[in-house]
Amino acid sequence: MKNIVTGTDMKKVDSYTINTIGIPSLVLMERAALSVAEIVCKNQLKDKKILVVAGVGNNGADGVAICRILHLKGYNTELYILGDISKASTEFKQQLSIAHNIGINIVGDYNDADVIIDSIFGVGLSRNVEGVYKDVILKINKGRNFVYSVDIPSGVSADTGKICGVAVKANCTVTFGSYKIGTVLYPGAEYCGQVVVADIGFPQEAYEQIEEQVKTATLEDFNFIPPRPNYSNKGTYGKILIIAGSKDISGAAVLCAEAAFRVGAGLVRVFTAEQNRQIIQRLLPEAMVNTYDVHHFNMKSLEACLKWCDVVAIGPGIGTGVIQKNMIEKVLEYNLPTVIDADGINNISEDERLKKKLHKNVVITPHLGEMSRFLNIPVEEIASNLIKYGREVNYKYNINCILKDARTVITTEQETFVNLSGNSGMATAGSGDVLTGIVAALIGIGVEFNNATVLAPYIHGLAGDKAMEYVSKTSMMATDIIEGIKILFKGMR
Ligand SMILES: NC(=O)C1=CN([C@@H]2O[C@H](COP(=O)(O)OP(=O)(O)OC[C@H]3O[C@@H](n4cnc5c(N)ncnc54)[C@H](O)[C@@H]3O)[C@@H](O)[C@H]2O)[C@@H](O)CC1
Ligand SMILES: Nc1ncnc2c1ncn2[C@@H]1O[C@H](COP(=O)(O)OP(=O)(O)O)[C@@H](O)[C@H]1O
Ligand SMILES: [K+]
Repeated sequence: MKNIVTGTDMKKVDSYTINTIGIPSLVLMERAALSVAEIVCKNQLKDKKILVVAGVGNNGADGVAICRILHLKGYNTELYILGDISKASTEFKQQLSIAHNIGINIVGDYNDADVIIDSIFGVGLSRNVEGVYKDVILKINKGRNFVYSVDIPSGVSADTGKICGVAVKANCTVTFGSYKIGTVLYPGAEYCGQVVVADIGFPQEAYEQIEEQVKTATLEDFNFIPPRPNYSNKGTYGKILIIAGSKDISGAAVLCAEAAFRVGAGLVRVFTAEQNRQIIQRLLPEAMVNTYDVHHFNMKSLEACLKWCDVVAIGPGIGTGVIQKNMIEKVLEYNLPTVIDADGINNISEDERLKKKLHKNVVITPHLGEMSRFLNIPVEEIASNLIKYGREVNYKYNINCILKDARTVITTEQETFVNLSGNSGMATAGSGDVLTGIVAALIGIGVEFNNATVLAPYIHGLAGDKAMEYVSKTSMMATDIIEGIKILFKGMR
C-alpha cells in the first residue's frame, strides 16, 4: 500500500520530518529540486529555453532551486517571480539569494519558453486564484510549451482535487513523498499529466502522524492472495454463488461468473431466471446453473444454493421488484460474505427494511447513480465528495463500499483507499459486472474480506490496462477486461 495525502496532512508530514526527526527544510528542498531537475534533464535537450515561474512560498523556493540546478548543468534558464518578495517564506529568500549569487537571469514579465516549470503554488494554496496569478496561469495554458508542475499543478487543491478558479495544465507533475489527493481525484488528476512520485526522504514514521490515512493498492498487495498449492482441488478455491440476470438480461451473469473463474474461483453457480438457462450453459459451460420462474418463485431453491456457497454476489441485471427484494432479504439472512451490485443496490435503496438487514460481511459496489439512490443525495454532490460519501456508507451501515467512478474510492471499516489502476476504456457496459465477479472470487479463494474489497478494483483496473495491449480504449468491451485478467495473472504467477 502507498499513502495518498491531503495538502493539510502533507504539511504535518513536512513539519514532523523537519522538527521532530531533524532533517533540515533546505535538505528536503534540495532533494525535491534535484528530483525535478533530473526528470527535466532526462527529457529536454540543452538548447531548450526554460522558464521557471515561481510564487514566493516554499513551492516557489523549490522552483528557484530547480532553476539554479538546471542553470549549473548548462541549461538556458530564466526565472520569473510572481508575488510580493517582502512576504516571501524564509526558504524562498535563501534560495533567491543563492540564485542572485550564481547569476540566474530574473525576468520582469512572463515570456513564453519551450519548457515551463510551474512552481507558483503547491500544497499551500489557500484561496481562489485571481489577478496576476490567474493571468499568468491562463498564459501558460495557452502556450504550446511542455509544462512541468512542481508538487501539484498550481491552482489544484491538494486536499480535494478541485480547481480553485483556474489551474495549470501540466504535461508532467513531480509530486514529493507521496501522491496528493489533488493529483489522484478528478478534475485535478486531469491537470497533472503524467504523475511521478519522487522520494525525497520523508520517513514512513512521519506519515503515521496522519489521523485519517488514505492509501492505494500496489503490486505488493497481490501477496494477499494465498498461493495455489499442488495439493488442492476445486473445493479449495471457493464456492461462489452469483445471483444475476433476468428474463431480458443474460450477459451480466456470464460476465460476472467468467470473471470469477478467471480470478481463480474453483466452483461458480449462477442463480438466474429460467429463460437464461440455455444461453448461460452454452456461453459458460463451466458454471452450474439453477433457475427460478418469476411466476412460481420457490425460495427453497435459493436456500439450497445459499447453503452450498461460501460467498454470494447478487444484483447484476436482476431487475427490481418484490421477488428481487425477497431474494435479497433471504441472502442477507445467511450472513455470508456478500457482494451487492447494481439492481441489488437499487432494490435496497427502495426499501428501508432491507437497509436495516445489511451486515458487516456486505460490500456494495455502486456507481454514482446507484450511490445517489442509495444515499438519496444528488449525483453531482457525491461526484465532488467521493471520499466523504464512501465513508458515510461505512459509518451509517457498517458495510464496505466500492464507489465506482473514473477514480474508484474504497471504504472499509478502518480505512479509505483510492484505486489508481484502470482507464477510460473501462467505461463500457458490463465492466461493473466483471468487477463484481472479481470481488466474490477473491473472497472465495481466501483473501480476507477487507483486503478483497481493496484488491478487486485494483485487479479490475490492471486487467483493463492489460486489455489495452491488444485493444484500444475506444474499442474495449467488458469481455476484453476478462481477457486482461488472463494476461495479468499470466505475467504474475
Ligand atoms: N521544507 C518544506 O516545508 C518543504 C516544502 N516543499 C514545497 O513547499 C510547498 C509548500 O510550501 P508553502 O507551505 O510555503 O505553500 P505554497 O508555496 O504552496 O503556497 C503558499 C504561498 O502562496 C500564497 N497563496 C496561497 N494561495 C494563494 C492564492 N490563491 N493567491 C495568491 N497567493 C496565494 C501564500 O500566501 C504563500 O505565499 C510544497 O508544495 C512543496 O513544493 C518541498 O520543497 C519539500 C520540503
Ligand atoms: N474513466 C474511467 N477510468 C477508469 N475506470 C473507469 C472509468 N469509467 C468507468 N470505469 C470503471 O468501469 C466500471 C463500470 O462499472 P458500471 O458502471 O457498474 O458498469 P456496468 O453497470 O455496465 O457493468 C467501474 O469499475 C468503473 O470504476
Ligand atoms: K506547483
